[in-house]
Amino acid sequence: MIDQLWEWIAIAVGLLVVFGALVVGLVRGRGGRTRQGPASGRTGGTDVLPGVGDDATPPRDAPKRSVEDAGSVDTLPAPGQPETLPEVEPTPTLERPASAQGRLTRLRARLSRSNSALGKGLLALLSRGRLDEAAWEEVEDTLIGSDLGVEATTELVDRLRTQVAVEGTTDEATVRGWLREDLLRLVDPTMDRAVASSRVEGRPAVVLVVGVNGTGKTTTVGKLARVLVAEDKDVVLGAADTFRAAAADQLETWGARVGVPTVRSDRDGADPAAVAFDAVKAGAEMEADVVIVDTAGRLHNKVGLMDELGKVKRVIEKQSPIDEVLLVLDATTGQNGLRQAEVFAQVVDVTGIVLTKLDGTAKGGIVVSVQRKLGVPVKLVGLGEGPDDLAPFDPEAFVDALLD
Ligand SMILES: Nc1nc2c(ncn2[C@@H]2O[C@H](COP(=O)(O)OP(=O)(O)OP(=O)(O)O)[C@@H](O)[C@H]2O)c(=O)[nH]1
Repeated sequence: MIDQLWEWIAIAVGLLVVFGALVVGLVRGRGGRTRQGPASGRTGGTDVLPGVGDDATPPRDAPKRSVEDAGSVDTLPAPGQPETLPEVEPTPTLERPASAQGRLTRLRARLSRSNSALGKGLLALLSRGRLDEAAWEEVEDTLIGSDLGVEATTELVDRLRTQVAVEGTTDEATVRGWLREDLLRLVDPTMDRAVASSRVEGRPAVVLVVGVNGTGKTTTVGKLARVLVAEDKDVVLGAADTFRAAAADQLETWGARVGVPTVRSDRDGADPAAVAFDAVKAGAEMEADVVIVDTAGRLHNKVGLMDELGKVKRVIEKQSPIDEVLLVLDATTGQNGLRQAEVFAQVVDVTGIVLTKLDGTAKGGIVVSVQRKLGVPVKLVGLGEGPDDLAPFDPEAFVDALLD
């Protein structure tokens, strides 16, 4: 009898051990290929969206697995690699980003500090009294020096010459008024500068951010997330810059500060198109307002990298239309920046320009030349390295800053 009891106890213990092992196995098996960064209380987190990327169907034209693909997001961990991913500590307190409203006005001093040479120089020249040929040439040189471009400069100077001749005055206030009006016409206040950030037909808006290395793409994506969080949008970030080792960490940190989740791969050199695909998929599942996808910097004259960008675009489009392609340009690069813009526009349909580092250059005229070259508006401007130093572009505040 006692023997039988012991037998039953042994069987019960055995069953418990087997059951326990099964449960542990199941939990471990949930480790995703693409991992989602710290989630916000706003958009819900991994609890709301368990195992983002687990069941992500790889895009149909995703590369077949090969040795080169060993780091791609749809590849299982190599033997010896930990299956589970390190836990990311949730950020205890979320930052409250500064309101996007009127940011350019608030940051105006930064813009005018570096660009005052343009406004002040022009006003000094035009109010000088007798305006001879040499004076007009100086006006032209000042404008061209600000990267306004020859065509826009000629237009502006022709108008001003006519106004001065007709009115016969060089009174400073009058001349300032003309200059303001003419510059504003060139900047074109009628262009639609809204960034796609609201759900479209029951899905999140998708924003792709592109540009050459070091222009400020990752920083811009982080700052843009803050602008949108300040507007109460639910944002998801996609770290498809898998080329630069620290880029995904950098982006995840930006997002975590304001409670925005980041979809990323843990392996450098993973397939950026697959990460972008997973990010858009996660955004849809989380019912986010907008998914912003950061991409690796690429030289515009490197054909292979530009092809890769075309692939990122095509793979995203298998899942969702892309509503916005923001091209990030460094305002200090002048004509070279314009050449980059042209090449990018051939590969992806650029819908808006972000001009960064306008705080460090007297070349504010680039706003006009890049808009003319591409026929798309400058939508955002970077005016410093601080987290809230990205402003929606406001033509009036911009021109006023130039003439400060
Ligand atoms: N002064 C100033 N610096 C900026 C601005 N925007 C970005 N930066 C700085 O530019 C540098 C490059 O920024 P990143 O965001 O890393 O550039 P990236 O384009 O993502 O770089 P890659 O990933 O290498 O292509 C950083 O030091 C930023 O702080 C701006 O508006 N003003």
